[in-house]
Parts: sequence; structure tokens; C-alpha cells
Amino acid sequence: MIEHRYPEFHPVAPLPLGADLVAALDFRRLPKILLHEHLDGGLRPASIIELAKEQGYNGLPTDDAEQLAMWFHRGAQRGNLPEYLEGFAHTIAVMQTKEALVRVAYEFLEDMAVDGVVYAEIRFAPVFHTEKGLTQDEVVEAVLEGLERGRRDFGVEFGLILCAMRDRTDSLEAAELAIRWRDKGVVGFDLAGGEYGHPPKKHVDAFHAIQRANFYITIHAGEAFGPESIWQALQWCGAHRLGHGTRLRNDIEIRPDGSLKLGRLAQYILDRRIPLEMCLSSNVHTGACASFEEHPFALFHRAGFRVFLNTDDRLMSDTEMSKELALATRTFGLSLVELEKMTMNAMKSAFVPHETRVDLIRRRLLPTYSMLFAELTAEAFAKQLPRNPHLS
Ligand SMILES: O=c1[nH]cnc2c1ncn2[C@@H]1O[C@H](CO)[C@@H](O)[C@H]1O
Ligand SMILES: [Zn+2]
Repeated sequence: MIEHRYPEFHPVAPLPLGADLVAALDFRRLPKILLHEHLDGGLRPASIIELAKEQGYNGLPTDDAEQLAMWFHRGAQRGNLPEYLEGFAHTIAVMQTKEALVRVAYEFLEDMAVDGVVYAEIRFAPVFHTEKGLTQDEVVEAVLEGLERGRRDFGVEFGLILCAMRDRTDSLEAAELAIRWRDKGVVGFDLAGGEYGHPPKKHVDAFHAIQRANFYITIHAGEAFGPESIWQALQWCGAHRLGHGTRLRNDIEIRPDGSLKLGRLAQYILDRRIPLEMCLSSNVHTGACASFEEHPFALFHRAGFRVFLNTDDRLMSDTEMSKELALATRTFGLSLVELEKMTMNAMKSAFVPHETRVDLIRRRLLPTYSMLFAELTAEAFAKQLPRNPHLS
């Protein structure tokens, strides 16, 4: 594949940046945007053990950090969403005090810095963190405190998304909580939890409250249920983005000649540029996809949908952004142009003001990508030079 961004400026014919060069990149160096990750799905195993001791929680299956990581990962790979979600009982159990919440949020941003993420949206359900007496407002305040400290210390920008849970009946309260905390770090509202049997339209009151406040909505849809759930998320609930959207694949037909026939829903999502927060590892673990190779991410991407990659639950799915990008690059032969495009897609879809998005694109994304293009082009030229036997 010929890959070049500024051929008109180049004195010589552009060189193909072969897939091998791109795949050999250290993916931590790519400036990344993460919009779909759960705070309670990404704790460090060692921190869980320490926090459990501090809070007197005896329910952990082991107090060896490596074993614990493996335990979470094993439990999450059973091929269905309800079992995937079981591990959260333990992470939530150790996130019940102000100190614990501040720490987990702070460590999240430190992990983001190590992974090369420059802007992250993190989500969680405050209602799960009141077992020891914190109010939901105190819970949000503590998480924001940890995130603010993390922003100062690690230079990673963030936005917080509050989740309502689809099997509960208090989504309106969750929406009101999100609205109360907007302008203080909360940037949007989500609906999470088991999808099957819990249609988003049950929560229209919550979504209408968000819409009336001119606020932002993303909804988990099309992960464990089909296009009907995606359609409800968009047309009943007014979602601005979709969490996963994987099963939108069922609304796209591949004709024998390889061309695509889009159903009305898929065409709408394409035309309206609805962002799809895709999560490869998590989808394979929950059974939304049988394998990485069969994941519709590349199909969507190459058909022009506004897609980008995410981690979902770094602990449960044993992943990080660099890993997801490497995996996608190797599985689908992504080029550097495609990686950059996907990162731009994510930044454009963030729930922060337009000016902030443009600023991050200019300051954090474009310069690093330009440098990487230059570096890889130089490497490709160097490979073509005849070997000089006098220089070792
Ligand atoms: O992939 C997912 N699909 C649906 N719900 C999820 C997923 N990962 C986590 N949660 C749910 O969201 C809550 C708030 O963060 C978690 O407690 C978990 O129950
Ligand atoms: Zn999720």
C-alpha cells in the first residue's frame, strides 16, 4: 500500500511505508485518544489488594497480584456479557471510600500517560460506590479530585462520563447527577450493564433530561444485542455516540462482488457520522465477536464509518490502548494513515468543546504523527540504499 500524506512536498517519489515498518512501531509512542474505558474495569491488581486490606474486604480470590490479574482475565473470557461483568463485584467492593476513589482515578491517569494516551474519557456508575455511606455527589467529587491531580502530574486531559445501569430504575437520578457535575469535569452520560432484556428505551426519561440540558449521551448498544438496541439508543434516546455498535454488522450485507449493501440504520449511522466506540479484546471476551479476524472494525473503518478503538476494561480484558492498536494493525494490516485517521475520529467525537478538540489535534496529534511519518519514511529510504561494505 502506498502511504503518503504530503506527496506534493516531496522531492522524490514517495516510498511505500510497508506494513512491516508500521507493525514494528512501539505503539506507546503514538498519541492516543481513549473514549471508552470503565474506571471500575481498569484497576491495578496490586492496588486492588492494598485497597481490600485498607477497607477490610475479604472477598478477593487471592492476594497475589499476578494471580489476581489472571483470575480477572480468566473470568472475563467466558464468552458472554453477564459473566464478563461478574468480576466488577470485587473492584467495586474496594472503591467505597473517598481515598480509594481518589487513588484509583489518579492511577488511571498515570496508566494513561504510560500508554501514550493524551486525552481520556473514563466512565463509572456512582450508585455502586455508596456502600460505606458516601453520597453519590461525594463519590463523583472524589473521582474528579483524583483525575484533576492526575491531570496536573501526568499532563493527560480527561473527561468523566457517569453511567446509569440498564437493569436499575434510577437512571433519571443518575442523569440529574451528571448534569449537576457538568462544567466540573463530567462531560456526558452513559447506559451500561447487561444489554439483553434491558432495552435502552426503558430509560427515555433520563435521556430526555440530558437532551433538555443540551448535554451529551453515549449508550452501550450492539454489544450483546442486535440492531434493535442500536436503533433504540439513537432514535429513542438520542445517543450522540454508541458504545461498541459491533452488531451493526447485522445491518450490512456484503454482496458477492465485495460491495456493501447498507440497511437503513447503518446508512443513517454512516451519514450522520455517529461515532462507534469499538473495543476489540472486550468484544472477543464477551462473545460479541468470535475472533479478532471476524471483528467488523476494519469493515466499518474502510466503509467510512466514524470508528475508533478503545479498551473498555483494561483489567478484565488484560489490555491497554497500545495493545489494541497493535492488535488491530497486525490483524487488519492498518497503515499509519489509517491509525492517524482513527485517532482523529476519536478526538472529533470527544465530549469536550470543539475548541478543545481542535487544540488537542493541533498540539498533541498532528506534530507527533508528522514526526512518525518522517521517521518511517526515512527508515523506508534507508532500507533501499545500497549497502556500503566500508561502513559496517
Ligand atoms: O462491556 C461492557 N458492557 C456493558 N457494561 C459494562 C461493560 N463493562 C463494564 N460495564 C458495566 O459498567 C459499570 C460501570 O462502569 C460496571 O460496573 C459494569 O457493570
Ligand atoms: Zn463498556
